[in-house]
Amino acid sequence: MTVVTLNAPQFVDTKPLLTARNVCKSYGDVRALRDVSAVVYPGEVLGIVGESGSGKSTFLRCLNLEEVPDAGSYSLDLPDVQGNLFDLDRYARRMLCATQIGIVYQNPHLGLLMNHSSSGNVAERLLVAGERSFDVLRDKARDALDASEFPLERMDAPPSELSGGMQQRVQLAKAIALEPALLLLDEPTTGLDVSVQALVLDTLKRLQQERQITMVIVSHDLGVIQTLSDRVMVMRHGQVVEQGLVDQVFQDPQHSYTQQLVHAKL
Ligand SMILES: Nc1ncnc2c1ncn2[C@@H]1O[C@H](COP(=O)(O)OP(=O)(O)OP(=O)(O)O)[C@@H](O)[C@H]1O
Repeated sequence: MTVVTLNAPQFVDTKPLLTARNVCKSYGDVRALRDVSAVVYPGEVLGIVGESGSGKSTFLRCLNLEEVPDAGSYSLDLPDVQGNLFDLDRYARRMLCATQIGIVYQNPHLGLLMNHSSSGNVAERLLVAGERSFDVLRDKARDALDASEFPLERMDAPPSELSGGMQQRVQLAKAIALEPALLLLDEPTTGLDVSVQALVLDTLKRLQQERQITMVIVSHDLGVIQTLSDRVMVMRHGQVVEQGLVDQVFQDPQHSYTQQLVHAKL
């Protein structure tokens, strides 16, 4: 199959932070990922779009080391991080995820303990990474919640008592608390009211610009991808069918499937 690649990445002078090669994953007869490859440069935002079932979330779960693929390699260009990350043992995966990879899920139940305080949810991430001082835990949790534009007067409330937008902000605070090298976002605004969605997107964009966080964002919403991403990868049936600079792909899609997606949105 021919993959349409419209443009070389903007960040060609730098080494990629993330390199994934030929990632394959099947669930029984379902081939969720077929030789999916991606590179993401430091400070870059890669968007992944595609219809339901195209493999977007499976790929993100592989990048978060919570899913073990059947084949493929994955590396992060970070000090003291070597080799194929898919080969790491459970402990090494857990430590790498705790310190270098943050994730925000569409479903807050996957990312949060819904009946623990919001600040406790953020602190838990810091605890896993070895922080033990209560004052430091609380201060860092507060800072991360503040950076995520969470209303601090609610920081002791459990996520179960918060709105959907606030829950996503708690997930975001937890994800960025340790200033990870890579932030993964799986449909972070899907299901929120349009006005709340816009506010959460504003926060993500501001954080990305201020901190130059390298991100991979999955969404079926082309508007979300266009707002946040530098480059986009279009997936269908577990394969990448087109990739390139986001404006170029959306303004001049080359693959018939991307054309359908773009025209469906217009
Ligand atoms: N744990 C699992 N067990 C069995 N099949 C799975 C599992 N996870 C994903 N799949 C299947 O793999 C394929 C890809 O699913 P995936 O969730 O990655 O797609 P997606 O593009 O993220 O879809 P959506 O936008 O609906 O979330 C689908 O056919 C799905 O049913």
